[in-house]
Amino acid sequence: MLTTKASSRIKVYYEVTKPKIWYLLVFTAIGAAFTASNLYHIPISPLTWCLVIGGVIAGSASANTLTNYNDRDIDAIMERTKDRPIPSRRIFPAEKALYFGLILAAISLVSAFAINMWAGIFMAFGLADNILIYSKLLKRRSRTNIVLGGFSGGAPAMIGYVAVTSTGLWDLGLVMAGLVFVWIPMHIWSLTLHVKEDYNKVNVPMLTAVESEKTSVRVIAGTTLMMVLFSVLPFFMTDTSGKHLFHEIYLYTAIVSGAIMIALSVWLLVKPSEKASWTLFKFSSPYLAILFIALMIDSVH
Ligand code: HEM
Ligand SMILES: CC(C)=CCC/C(C)=C/CC/C(C)=C/COP(=O)(O)OP(=O)(O)O
Repeated sequence: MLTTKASSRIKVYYEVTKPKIWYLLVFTAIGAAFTASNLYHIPISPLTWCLVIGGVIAGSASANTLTNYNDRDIDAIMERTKDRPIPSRRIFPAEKALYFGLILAAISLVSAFAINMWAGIFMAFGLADNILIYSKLLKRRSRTNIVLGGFSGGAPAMIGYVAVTSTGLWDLGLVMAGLVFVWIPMHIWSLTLHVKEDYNKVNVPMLTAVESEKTSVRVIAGTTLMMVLFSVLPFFMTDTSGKHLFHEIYLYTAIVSGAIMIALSVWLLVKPSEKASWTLFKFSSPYLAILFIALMIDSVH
C-alpha cells in the first residue's frame, strides 16, 4: 500500500511529463502500427506492442519533462504554466526533473533500439528535434519554431509503423507521420492566439503571438485548409498491385471531420475571438485522433 507521500510523489512526476500530450502521441504510434499490421497482414507480438507503447510513452514523457526543465524560467511567469511541478517547486530542486527526464530518454532509446535500428533512429530524432531543435534552439528565437521543431511530432507514428514493417515506410509511413506534422501549426497557433499576452510577456515569438490578429487568423485558416487537403492523401495511395490501401470509411471521415475544422477556422477568420481560437484548439486533438481511428478501422478488411 503506497503511503500518501509516495503516491503524491508519483503523481507530481506523472504530471511533469504532460500526460495529456503523450496520450495522443502514443495513440498515433498505436494507430500506425495497427494499420500497417492490417495492411500487410503482419501480426504484432505482445513484446513488440510493449516496446512500442512503453518506448513512445518514455520518449514523449522524457521530451516533455526535459522541455519543462528547460522552460522552468518562462513557465514560472506565464499564467498557463506557472503552476506546473517545476515552477511551483513541487519538484525541487529542478535537477530532479532533469535526471528523471534523462532516465526516461534512456529507457525510450533502449526500448526503440530493441525493436529495430530504424525505430531507435526515429526515437533519437524525436528526442533531439523536440528538446534541442525546438525547445533549446528555436522556441525563443524564431517564429517558425514549431516548423523545424514539429518533425518530432511525427516520430511516434514512424516508430509504430517501422516496428511492423519497413515496406511502405517512406510513403505510407511518412504520410501518417505527415498527418501529425501538418496538424501542428493549426493546433498550436490557435492556442497561442488565445494566450498571446502570455507568450509576449516572456518574449517567445510564436507566430500568432507576434503577428497581427488579422494575419494570425489568416495563417491559421490557411494551415487548417492545408492540413485537411493533406488528410485525404491516404485515400489515393495504392499498393504495388495498384489496389487502393484505404477506402470510403477513411475518405468520408477525413472529409466530414475536415469540414468541421475548416468551418471552425472560417469562424475564427470572419469573427476573430478568444472563444473561436480556443474552440479550434480544443477540437484539434480529437480531430487528429479521429483520423487515426479511421485509418485503423478502414485497414481492417
Ligand atoms: C512543436 C510542436 C508542438 C507544440 C509547440 C505544442 C504545444 C502545445 C501547447 C502549448 C499545449 C497546451 C499545453 C498546456 O497548456 O498544458 C498543447 C496541448 C496539447 N498538445 Fe501540443 N504541441 C505540439 C505538438 C503536439 C503533438 C505532436 C501532439 C500529439 C500528436 C500534441 C498533443 C497535444 C495535446 C493532446 C494537448 C492537450 C490539448 C487539450 O488540452 O485539449 N501536441 N500543445
Ligand atoms: C518520439 C518522441 C520522443 C517524440 C517527441 C514528440 C513530442 C514530445 C512532441 C510534443 C511537442 C510539444 C507538446 C511541445 C510542447 O511545446 P512547449 O514546450 O512549447 O509547450 P508549453 O509551452 O506548454 O511548455
